[in-house]
Amino acid sequence: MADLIKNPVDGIKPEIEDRTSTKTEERETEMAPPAAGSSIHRSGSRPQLDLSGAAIQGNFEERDPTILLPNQSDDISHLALDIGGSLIKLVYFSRHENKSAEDKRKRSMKQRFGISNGNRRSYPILGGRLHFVKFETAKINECLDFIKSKQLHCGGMVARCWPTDALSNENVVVKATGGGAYKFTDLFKDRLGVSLDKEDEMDCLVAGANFLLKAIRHEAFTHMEGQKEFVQIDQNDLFPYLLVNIGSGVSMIKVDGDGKFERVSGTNVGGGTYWGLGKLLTQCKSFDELLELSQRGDNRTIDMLVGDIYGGMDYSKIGLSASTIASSFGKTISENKELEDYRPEDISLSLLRMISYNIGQIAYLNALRFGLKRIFFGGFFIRGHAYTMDTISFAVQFWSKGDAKAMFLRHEGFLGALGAFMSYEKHGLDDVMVHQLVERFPMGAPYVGGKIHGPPLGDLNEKISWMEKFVQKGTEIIAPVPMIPPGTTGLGGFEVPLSRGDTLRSDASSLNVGVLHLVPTLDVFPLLADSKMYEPNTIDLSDHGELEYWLTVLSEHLPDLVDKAVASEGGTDDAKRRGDAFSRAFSAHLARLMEEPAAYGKLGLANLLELREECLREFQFNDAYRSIKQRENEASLAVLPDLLMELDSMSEEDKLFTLIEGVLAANIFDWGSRACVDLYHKGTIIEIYRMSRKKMQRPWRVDDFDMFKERMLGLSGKKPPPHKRALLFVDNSGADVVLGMLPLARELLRRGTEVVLVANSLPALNDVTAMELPDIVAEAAKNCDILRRAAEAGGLLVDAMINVQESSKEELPSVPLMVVENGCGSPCIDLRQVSSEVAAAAKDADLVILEGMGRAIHTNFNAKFKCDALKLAMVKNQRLAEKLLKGNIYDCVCRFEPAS
Ligand SMILES: Nc1ncnc2c1ncn2[C@@H]1O[C@H](COP(=O)(O)OP(=O)(O)O)[C@@H](O)[C@H]1O
Ligand SMILES: CC(C)(COP(=O)(O)O)[C@@H](O)C(=O)NCCC(=O)O
Ligand SMILES: [Mn+2]
Repeated sequence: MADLIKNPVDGIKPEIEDRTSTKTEERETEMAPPAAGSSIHRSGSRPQLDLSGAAIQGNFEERDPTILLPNQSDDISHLALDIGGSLIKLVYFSRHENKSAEDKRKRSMKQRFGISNGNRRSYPILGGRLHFVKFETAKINECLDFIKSKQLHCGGMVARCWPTDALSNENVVVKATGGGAYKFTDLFKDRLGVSLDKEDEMDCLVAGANFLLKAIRHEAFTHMEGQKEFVQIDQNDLFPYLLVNIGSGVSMIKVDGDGKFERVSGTNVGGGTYWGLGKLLTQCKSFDELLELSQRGDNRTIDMLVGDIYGGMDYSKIGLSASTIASSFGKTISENKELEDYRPEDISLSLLRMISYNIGQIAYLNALRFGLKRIFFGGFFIRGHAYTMDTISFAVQFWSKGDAKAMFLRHEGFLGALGAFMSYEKHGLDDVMVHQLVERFPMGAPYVGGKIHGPPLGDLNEKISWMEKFVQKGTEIIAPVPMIPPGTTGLGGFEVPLSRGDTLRSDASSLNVGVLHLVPTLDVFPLLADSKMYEPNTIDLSDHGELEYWLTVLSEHLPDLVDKAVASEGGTDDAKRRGDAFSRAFSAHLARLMEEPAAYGKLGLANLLELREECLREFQFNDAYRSIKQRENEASLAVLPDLLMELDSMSEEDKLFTLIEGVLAANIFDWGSRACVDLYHKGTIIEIYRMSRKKMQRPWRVDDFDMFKERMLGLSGKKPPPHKRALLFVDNSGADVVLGMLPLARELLRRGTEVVLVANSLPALNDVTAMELPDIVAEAAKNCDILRRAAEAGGLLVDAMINVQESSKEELPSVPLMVVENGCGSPCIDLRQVSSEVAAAAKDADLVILEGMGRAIHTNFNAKFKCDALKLAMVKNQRLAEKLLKGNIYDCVCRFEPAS
């Protein structure tokens, strides 16, 4: 017998869209709402979709198969507009690619746990996204062309099913708000044949703002002295607030609830004023050009300061410093100068400051009128511009003496358009929950924010050349304007922006919005002790040192990852090109974050690691570690029977200890850790596994084993009842799952505990996926009755999967072993967004085991559960070991926390 735990054996050697501005620009971000469904009835304004008899045409495995809707007779409109004085905002729907094929495992789990598609709804969800695009109102023809080219006026879904020319738009009604909905009614009818159904602008602004503030985590943020801080709004404590929408003009709305509001004030000095006056005074050709000028400006040459009046002195009696602006543009009256004698840069800054400050001040006065403490600012005047936000915040802070707070919205300018979209009777967004939205930052994010548009980047080739082109452009992009620490602001003064950064970031990328995918099947993990207080990330990346360290780790890991990714696709020239483009794209993300840490909103390490996986998928590297995983699985499965035999010869106590030690030791197989990857060159899988076991020494860095043992085996012979059901969040393929977690699962099963193996929905590094696990279990079950019977009971072994000798008919029924997917494709897990399968399986669970550094340390190290929880991981990073545990690399964590 090969003694795995103590003696070496040879194994297998491991091998290691904005369409505004002068050029046609398009800013597009996406948010995914559920599609309409079969039981939807016609609403007055919008034709509905009849899904009865819907069938996929052609191949089910195709990436974006055409759906035939035989009973659908009406055109559907998935488009809403907000046509303002300056800009047209457009929100439209597109169907999600349905990537996850339903396999046998999934169907059996759904049946077992009684999960239906889109658990909260009575109609099926096709999935989709909301796209956000804007155009200059003056260039409305471009907007009409865009709508036409995308067939948005006929309904995206229908356009895929019938030839375009067979469509008639006569009955199509599109929701529209803003003055242009009235002004351009005829134009839309003439050019597109659609009728605009007008919705009230204020209704729409409020509906959009309420939706964003309730449904999107970290939608709002403060911006003070160059520092951005995301604010978590408590959904139950949102109202009342003041909404200030700064478009061409400004509206101030007191919002008391959904649909409950009053427009309490406004000002005609708004975005149109800045742009209009600025254009006249500086000859600028675009809004961005004007804003860019301001970044190099010095308003002291234009504005009359207190010091100018008081001979350089403060007017301290009323709290004004010498640098306080006494009168915007006031200096120009006393000088014998013409417009040409002033720098356009200075004029732009002075104007921007004047208008922003004024709006901030009026907003505060209105907040004061109604006793409101929170003011949310939206509208495209803000344009994610640091100086604008700082000035508004300063005014609110200064005049309220810190009592009121100015907050900004990441989707600032789309409130109205989103509200118009929501005015369709069945828009599908009404009961969207925070946990169903997943924000992703695609490859275009470092340069243009959301999804890239312009010419459609349908195929990968175009993506790659886009990447090549923009890497060059990306190097020209500079940081947002940092502020000089304001020494005099306490007295009402305001400094000029530091003259760094002459170029504005592209409109979209400065707005910090990614692509919002709606995944209706996501749920909050029900066993979290307090989901509101739960924070998945252990390390705080708002600490700049931490962010820099982890960005560097990811950057250094990149060449090796690209090698593996390219190899996983056969090392062809095409794979190399994709690998190169992936590397550029991911490096661009890292550079962007290094330069502006809050660029993508509030990010934790888990998000960074997921970003990497998503970026790989964008370049069609669907499983970079595929062959490594396969090889390690095979090597480990070959020695599993020996390990099980060894374990079975032990006493209960020794066995439990050996099992836990085995999980920790086998967690060394982590292709995401630099140190570990270096190790793999030094021996075979089994040699490394053995070496890892041999080095294990108790006490582990965190060592609650005795407590766990007591719960499992009891004290002084009194045997406690077994857990009813255990959820085992598994980590890596190969030894980790085969020699670590499976034997532990087997022991739990043997003791009468149902076991649910929870694995990734999509590949991430060498993590095992839920699709792969049933085959691994089947293979392991060939030599193990306990596993086989449990897997059979759990519906895991389906016909062809297993080929065992006929077993005896009088076997006792077994508790089931099941596999569910966790709903994510990352090495970490955010337990606020797990699959409905795990959420359903958790209902009867009284033990949660989280395994691996990603799931038990980077995330969830501090998570508290309603049931018993065991966190098992080896720390494979020196700095993390030192900082978090005051220990060393390869130290282990065995944390047991009884139900709280
Ligand atoms: N690319 C742009 N072109 C024109 N104005 C812009 C642009 N980006 C930002 N703005 C600013 O945004 C304002 C319009 O904001 P928006 O919220 O769209 O209001 P409206 O509905 O009145 O058009 C403009 O007056 C201008 O100050
Ligand atoms: C990505 C990982 C969390 C995966 O670890 P696992 O969950 O597989 O134990 C880990 O490999 C990691 O943190 N890597 C980066 C650190 C480093 O290379 O040192
Ligand atoms: Mn892993």
